[in-house]
This record gives sequence, structure tokens and C-alpha cells, in this order.
Amino acid sequence: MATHAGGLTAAPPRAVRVRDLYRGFGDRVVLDGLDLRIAAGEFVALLGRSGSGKSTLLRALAGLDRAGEGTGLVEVPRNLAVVFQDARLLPWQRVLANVVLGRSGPDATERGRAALREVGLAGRERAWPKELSGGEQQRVALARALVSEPELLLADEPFGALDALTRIRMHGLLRDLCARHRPAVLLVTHDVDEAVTLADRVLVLDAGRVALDQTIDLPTTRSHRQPRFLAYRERLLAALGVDETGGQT
Ligand SMILES: Nc1ncnc2c1ncn2[C@@H]1O[C@H](COP(=O)(O)OP(=O)(O)OP(=O)(O)O)[C@@H](O)[C@H]1O
Repeated sequence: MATHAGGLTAAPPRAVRVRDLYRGFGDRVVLDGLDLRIAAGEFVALLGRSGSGKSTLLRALAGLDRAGEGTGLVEVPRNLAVVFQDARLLPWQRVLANVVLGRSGPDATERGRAALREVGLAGRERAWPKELSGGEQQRVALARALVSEPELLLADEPFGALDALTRIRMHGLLRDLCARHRPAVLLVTHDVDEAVTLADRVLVLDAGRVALDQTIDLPTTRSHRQPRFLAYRERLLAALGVDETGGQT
């Protein structure tokens, strides 16, 4: 359990606990007394208007927020992994080396191969990153994240740069990987459908705090046509201040 920006560390609950988190840049207050809990194994999606502070919160959890000023309690498991919109692979390393980065020994290699099999890239171990499509590169990034069996996976719009069909395939992949590995997940996304498709709970960030905390009570395999899916979608869009036509409410 790592504690960033002050505060005492309690017994490790293997989940996220954030209390009274403040983050600002100069005069700009971005997170303003934010509270958040994520249970072990829980999948939480985070929505919010552009500039509402989603990435700032994710960086605070990842311990990557050295730029701004901040106070508050942040407790996260030490064993966490982060994936971003761009796969951030090392171009001079082959795919398998990217997955096992920083690890060595036959065990690491075997785990890396297994992770690549899990993301559907068996046989591509010796490929260079530039030989892969954007979707395949994100698969490698997911394999690299999961090879350490993280207790927490932080994902900042991981599918934001992919085309719609690839994104749908990646949703299925991420859902299956999370069902198998059971990390707690915080997924930052702009895509309301993605949030309702994947998450146990969807949060909407507004004015520096969690403005809506919506449990998604749907079966694991979800269809966009289910009436309850559409009802959640509508509620979240309303909380984001947009209607179905893209207009402001
Ligand atoms: N290093 C920084 N220095 C100054 N301001 C910053 C810095 N990082 C973020 N900000 C500001 O903090 C606010 C929140 O940014 P953040 O990236 O967290 O929002 P976001 O909700 O993730 O946005 P988007 O959906 O557009 O990615 C923005 O106004 C941004 O300009």
C-alpha cells in the first residue's frame, strides 16, 4: 500500500481509497475535496467533461502528478499498472521484450508469452512495435500491464485512438482479461457506451468532485439495445450535461 501526498496508511484493503483530494495548478482548482473508493476487483469507469480532471485524478492515483499542488489522502496498492491512449512501446524492443520490460529470467519470458497469448498475439513475440496495428499495440500494452498481476489497473482512454470496430473488440478483450485477473480498475473514458458496457460502477466528475456514482446493475454480457442499458446511458448523458442530439441540456 503506497500513500501519496501525506496521510497515514491504514491496514491494506487492496483497494483504492481517496479522501478529500485537492489538486490545482496555480489559480486553477481541478480536484476539490474529492472522495473515492474502489473495492478489490471492482471495475469503475470515470466520465466527465473535457478538462474536468479525469486524467489529473488518474495521475494522482498512479503517483505521476508531480506538476501541481495537492493535498489529501490517496491509498492504492503498490502493485498497480497504467495504460494510456498511446501504447508507449519501446520501438527498439521486440514485442515480447516490451511485455516483460524490466523483468528477467525464464519465468518472466514464459509469463510474457502467456500474456501475449491471452491478448491474442501468440506468434508475434519477435515482431517490432512498428509492424503492429494500433489495436495490436494496445493489446501489447494490456499484456505488459497484466503480466505483473496488478491489484489495480489504471487506464486513461486506452481505446480513444482506435476505430469503432476495433474498440468493440477491445471491450470484449478487456472484459475477459479483467474477469480472469480481477484487478480493481479505474477506466477514464469519454465514451458513455464504453463505460456502461464495461463497468460495475460509473462515476461522473464535475466541479472537482464525484457528482454521480452510478452502479450498473446489468449482466456481464451487455447489449446496447437493453432498455436498462439505454436508461443508464441517458442518466449519465444528463449528468454530463448533453442530450442524445449532442446539444447541451
Ligand atoms: N501539468 C499541468 N499544468 C497546468 N495545468 C494542468 C496540468 N495538467 C492538467 N492541467 C489542467 O487541469 C485541468 C484538468 O485536466 P485533465 O487533463 O485532468 O482533464 P480531463 O478531464 O482528463 O480532460 P480531457 O477529457 O480533455 O482529457 C485542465 O484545465 C488542464 O488544463
